[in-house]
Amino acid sequence: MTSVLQLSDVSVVRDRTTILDSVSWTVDESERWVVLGPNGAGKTTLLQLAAAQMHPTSGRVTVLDDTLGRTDVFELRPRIGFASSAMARRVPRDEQVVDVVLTAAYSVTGRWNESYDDVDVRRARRVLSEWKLDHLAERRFGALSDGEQKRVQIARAVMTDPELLLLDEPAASLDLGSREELVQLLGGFASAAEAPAIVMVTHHVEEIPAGFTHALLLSGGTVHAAGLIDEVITSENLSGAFGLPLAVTKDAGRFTARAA
Ligand SMILES: Nc1ncnc2c1ncn2[C@@H]1O[C@H](COP(=O)(O)OP(=O)(O)OP(=O)(O)O)[C@@H](O)[C@H]1O
Repeated sequence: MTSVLQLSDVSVVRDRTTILDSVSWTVDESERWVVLGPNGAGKTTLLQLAAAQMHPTSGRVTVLDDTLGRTDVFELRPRIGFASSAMARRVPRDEQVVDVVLTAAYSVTGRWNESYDDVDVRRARRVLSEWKLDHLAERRFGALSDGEQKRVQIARAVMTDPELLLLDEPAASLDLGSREELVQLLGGFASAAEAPAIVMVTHHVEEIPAGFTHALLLSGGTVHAAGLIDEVITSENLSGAFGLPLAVTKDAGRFTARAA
């Protein structure tokens, strides 16, 4: 198996605060990981390292065989798909949906060139269709519902056929119907043999799509548990990480959790 992401004894310190503390973690190309943990556990910071958007204070981060600090991140970043609300905030509100996705191929937000390659336009339309957005292709991004905008963010992230896909809370703020629609689409995408390695940060076990294989539980900047999803997402581990008694159940490939 080939690893796409490797953290060795990684710490991140900002303003004398230790955000990640001696984290070691490996993601292989066939794996789909969910990262869970309480507010402030360091999940977003971890994803920023994986996205080559940040360097560690100490330790080694290797992304797609390139070690941060010894590689040109501007060459590395196009190989990584990253969907986050921070990214979505950079998209102009009046941008057409098809252009939000298309411009990923040119590593920009906001359409700037009137003559894009036909092959890119065709791919953008195909990706929109895969994420059930084809009927919205000509709409303005800012006029979409939260659920539609989240799907556009993911479509943009997969437009470049990345080798590593990073999703920061893709289902946050969605209503039940939109969440279930997104979780189903993500589950289908993650189950395809040709899908890239995926790392998804979420706050809720209910948002983990069926087909995800591994879980990393962070707490206070350290790894509380990591490994196969059924061995990590347990009542005991979640209770320990979140600091209160929790009961976890699994049904038809999906998890639920509640106070015990
Ligand atoms: N530049 C910084 N200086 C000091 N502390 C920081 C800085 N950036 C982040 N932090 C702190 O680091 C901790 C981890 O932040 P991070 O956003 O990675 O956590 P998270 O697990 O994603 O949290 P949440 O679930 O609330 O989104 C938080 O307590 C945050 O306040």
